[in-house]
Amino acid sequence: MNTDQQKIPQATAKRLPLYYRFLESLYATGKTRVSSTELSEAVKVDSATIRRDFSYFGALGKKGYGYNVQYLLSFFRTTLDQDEATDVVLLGVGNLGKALLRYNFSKNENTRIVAAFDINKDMVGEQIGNVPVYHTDDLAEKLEEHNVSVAMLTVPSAAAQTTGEKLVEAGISGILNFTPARLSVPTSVRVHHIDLAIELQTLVYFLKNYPLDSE
Ligand SMILES: NC(=O)c1ccc[n+]([C@@H]2O[C@H](COP(=O)([O-])OP(=O)(O)OC[C@H]3O[C@@H](n4cnc5c(N)ncnc54)[C@H](O)[C@@H]3O)[C@@H](O)[C@H]2O)c1
Repeated sequence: MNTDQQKIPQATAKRLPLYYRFLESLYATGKTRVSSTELSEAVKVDSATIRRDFSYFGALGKKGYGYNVQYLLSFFRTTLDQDEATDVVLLGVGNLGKALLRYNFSKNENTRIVAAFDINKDMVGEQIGNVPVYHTDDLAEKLEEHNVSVAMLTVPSAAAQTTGEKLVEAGISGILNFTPARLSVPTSVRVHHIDLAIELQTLVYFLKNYPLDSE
């Protein structure tokens, strides 16, 4: 992320990839402008929030015109460092790990998993979705080779903490944690937690308590 990013609130920054993905597909269809209402319907963020978010980027939509898609895309590319490919690694090549390796951000050319690690000797030496699987013993060496600072964690929850510590020791500064375990890491390391059960519960809660109008 570039330094301008620091002025953008975290909640806004979190929505950037969402906007980026939608605008990119819009651009691919040849659309040059988009209104906040259109965007709002597509990314499911209310249009007032979108307008406020975009004002941080210096993108002030014109009434009756909307936003210039190309301008927004080039802004997001720089802000999200989309012009610079981000290499990540994955630890734990089981059910979920394999699925992520096969997916490998196929719709996003700027993020890719370059190496995977497991302790299962049967997995080591395999290629899943073109990604080589190494033994975790080779973690530090391979991370240095690939110059990677972000890791995805898909090991069993019992192994999450020790694996997290190994990653920190090897110099990782960001962990996307898919395990239910809460990681205890130094404050200099950012951990984002993806908990599908919580996401699902939240959805059910919203459906119950904030039903959407059916027009
Ligand atoms: N499968 C899902 O749909 C799903 C969904 C959400 C979250 N999760 C979570 O993701 C994690 C993985 O789930 P899964 O279903 O893929 O499990 P899995 O048992 O299929 O795979 C775990 C893999 O991690 C490897 N492993 C074990 N200890 C390790 C270590 N110390 N270092 C490196 N690799 C190690 C195992 O050899 C195995 O290949 C779990 O914590 C689970 O709770 C799974």
